[in-house]
Amino acid sequence: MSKQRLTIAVQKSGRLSKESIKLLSACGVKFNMHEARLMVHSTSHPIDLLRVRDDDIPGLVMDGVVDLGLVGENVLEEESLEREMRQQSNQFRSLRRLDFGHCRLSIALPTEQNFNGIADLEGLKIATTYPRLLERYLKDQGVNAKPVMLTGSVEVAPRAGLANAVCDLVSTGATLEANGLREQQVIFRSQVQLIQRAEALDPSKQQMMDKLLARIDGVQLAKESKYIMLHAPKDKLQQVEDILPGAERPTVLPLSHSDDVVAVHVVSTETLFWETMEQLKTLGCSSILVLPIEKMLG
Ligand SMILES: Nc1ncnc2c1ncn2[C@@H]1O[C@H](COP(=O)(O)OP(=O)(O)OP(=O)(O)O)[C@@H](O)[C@H]1O
Ligand SMILES: O=P(O)(O)OC[C@H]1O[C@H](OP(=O)(O)OP(=O)(O)O)[C@H](O)[C@@H]1O
Ligand SMILES: [Mg+2]
Repeated sequence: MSKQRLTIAVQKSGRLSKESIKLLSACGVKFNMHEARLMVHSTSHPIDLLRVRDDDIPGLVMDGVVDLGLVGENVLEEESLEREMRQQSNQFRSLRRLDFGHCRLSIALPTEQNFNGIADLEGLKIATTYPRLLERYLKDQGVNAKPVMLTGSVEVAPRAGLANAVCDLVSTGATLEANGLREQQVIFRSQVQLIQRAEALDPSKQQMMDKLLARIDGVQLAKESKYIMLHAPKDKLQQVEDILPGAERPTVLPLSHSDDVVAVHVVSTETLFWETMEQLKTLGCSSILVLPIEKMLG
């Protein structure tokens, strides 16, 4: 890979693709995307995207083939355990959890099957794409069960007679339900991580990296923050400040033709719930607006 350009591995097509590109775009990194291309050059920064299957991302980072990767912790931990077993390098730097791609890895059994606890898994065949994570869990629990490796359609394995249970990714639970399965035990919780190769980057890449990371932090912070504007009775200002969630000190501005009402503007890093808005209204506030923030820099 190029010595000058920062290389980032992202999922080519799947659950994480859109959000990964969206995050980079929000950081001002622009790409001319071509669906078929494996490598895409940024038109705005010395950054290249390597678009691959998500399973390949941890290995590419651990082998130092790419500088950065955006990948689910489920895939990351599985690859790390697999490499540990094979005594291959599994070093990387964990930079940020990115608050998307939330899912859990769970053991599920056919709905009609009784389940009273982990001990009931003894002797069963469990279909999964994550045999190492499953083995670790079973070992910790002291249960003897056999992982059956499947790279896809894990949820049909019990019906197809390939296994007695599954250990698969769950988000809404709709896939399990549609396949007559019931989630019984969560064994791992996951979201997307930004990871970096263990070996230090050369100075120009590191500079680019620092800038990108600061922008990612800005995007994340903006996502969690709201700009709140309202009109408040001057004599209730302290009470209004007290109930605004996680807010910095507000800006208070005069309103034309009004001595007893002021405009209050504040950035809040917490969600403003309807209940709080109703409380503000009870205090005599009006024109309460909650606006999203696109970017933030401290
Ligand atoms: N239902 C879900 N909700 C949210 N995140 C999910 C869900 N299912 C999977 N993920 C996350 O998204 C990642 C990619 O899921 P996807 O189904 O696109 O993978 P895949 O089929 O293995 O794709 P690839 O072809 O890249 O190997 C998973 O490893 C996990 O981290
Ligand atoms: O609990 P749910 O909301 O139903 O989500 C779970 C499903 O999502 C993922 O598959 P995906 O839909 O990404 O397709 P894939 O199986 O082809 O990878 C995962 O492998 C489950 O099958
Ligand atoms: Mg995959």
